[in-house]
Amino acid sequence: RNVARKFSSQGIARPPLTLPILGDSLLSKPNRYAYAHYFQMISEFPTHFKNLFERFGNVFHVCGGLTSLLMVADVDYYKVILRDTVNKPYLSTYVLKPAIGAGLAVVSGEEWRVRRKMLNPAFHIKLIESFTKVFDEHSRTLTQRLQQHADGKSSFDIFPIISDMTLGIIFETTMGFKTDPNDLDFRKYSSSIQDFISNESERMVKPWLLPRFVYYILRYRNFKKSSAAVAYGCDFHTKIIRKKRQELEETKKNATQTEDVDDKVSGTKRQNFLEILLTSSIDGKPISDDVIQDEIATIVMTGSDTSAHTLCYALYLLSRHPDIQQKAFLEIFSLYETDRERSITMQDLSKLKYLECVIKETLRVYPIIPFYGRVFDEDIVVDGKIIPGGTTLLICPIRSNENPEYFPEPKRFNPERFNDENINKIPEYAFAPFSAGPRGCIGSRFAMVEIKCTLVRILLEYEILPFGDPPKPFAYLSYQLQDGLHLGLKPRKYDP
Ligand code: HEM
Repeated sequence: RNVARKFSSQGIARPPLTLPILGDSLLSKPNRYAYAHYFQMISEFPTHFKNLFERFGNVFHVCGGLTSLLMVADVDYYKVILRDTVNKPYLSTYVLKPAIGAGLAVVSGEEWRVRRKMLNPAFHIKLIESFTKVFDEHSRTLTQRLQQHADGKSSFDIFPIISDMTLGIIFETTMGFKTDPNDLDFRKYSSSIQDFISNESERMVKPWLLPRFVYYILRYRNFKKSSAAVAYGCDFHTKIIRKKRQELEETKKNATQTEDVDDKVSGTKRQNFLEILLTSSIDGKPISDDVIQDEIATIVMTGSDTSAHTLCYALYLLSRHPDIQQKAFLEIFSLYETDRERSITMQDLSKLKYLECVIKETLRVYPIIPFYGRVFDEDIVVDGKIIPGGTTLLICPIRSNENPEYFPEPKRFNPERFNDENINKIPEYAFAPFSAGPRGCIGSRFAMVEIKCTLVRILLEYEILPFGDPPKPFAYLSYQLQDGLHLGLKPRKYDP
């Protein structure tokens, strides 16, 4: 109650009633019917979340249990928060820990700094450039797999096919592992990740399931499935790491020179993330297998689902806006004309400015990470208000991306707002789909190149048709699709 008073006395909005222990938790309840129907509840969650902002404004305070939460959708706050802290609140990292241990995405403070420094070379621009070939190969396989659905008449769920592709890309770029979507081990790995994500998502929206023993008692089957998924993933990564370490030791015996980061990423042999980590060191000591295992799991968890969802939302928006789809296609056509065999290069992709605006506008309309938290140890002052240390600050692109002051006519899908002429009208930090500041997404360039490359291949081959229901995103750790994404495809006709 004291904390709540501190906020209201400074004019920060708060709900009127605070219950003992539960605090303001009941605010997260969308409606009575929805409580009885879990899937209805999660699909309503984004709307409900936005309604709370409608009611209390762009900055408001809530609390529940021992958590004091400041919900924020204001750029003045974003600037201070994203610039000045790299610490994450405990709760937001809790469900990921069993899968990614002390991986980059969950640690804070000095531990985070050491890990980020270690991983930065694995996301070097030259390395990503060398991965363009991998993105291109996988997107070609994707367009071949799509052929059977491209009858121009019926709708189908494209999400599983895209998801196979993004996971395949992560496998090859992180571990040098070529995947076959029909391979049994790959299928098992892919479904174990989906099991983990869907089971843990339930815990995020039903916080009473967070303590492991409660989860164990009330959801024994899910608990077992999640634990089996984590064990399977760990075992899989450990085997690959050991094998690769042995191989590298063999090669090292014959090597005469050491390489620096530049050689690693631009040498004739392209290195993957795993090889980079295995040949790097922290304070002169080789990185342990446990640390590498955590980071590989982190990249798999953070780098596959995010890109797959963004691609699906982009395809949906293009299907519903044929004029924008045509403009994006014509830009691609101006580069490739009818030469669909030509390989995609980073230079080509950098010329596709309109396509880049389409992806950014997709991320504005569907922010894949709809909210994320930060925490300061000490009190901070923002906009003349004192925010007590320990408060969890929840940055909410799900709301700020729809603020008409930052994005006029926010309901309109308008890629032009990101073109060279208009981009400066967007306030700094208002558009941060990959977060910003020192703790921004380490894979943002990777994701942009991968998504662009895939859209080029799809648009060169197909027209995307507006069949099927609109997507039903629900907010968990990412803006997930509840029932996949249904659309239609038609082979693109080129005039002779
Ligand atoms: C459209 C695709 C993507 C979006 C929108 C996205 C967005 C984000 C955001 C908002 C964060 C900050 C989250 C937080 O602070 O809680 C983040 C962190 C992170 N992302 Fe991404 N991401 C994408 C793709 C990727 C890819 C492809 C990779 C790896 C290949 C990746 C790896 C990471 C990692 C490791 C972090 C944690 C960074 C740190 O804590 O220092 N992401 N991402």
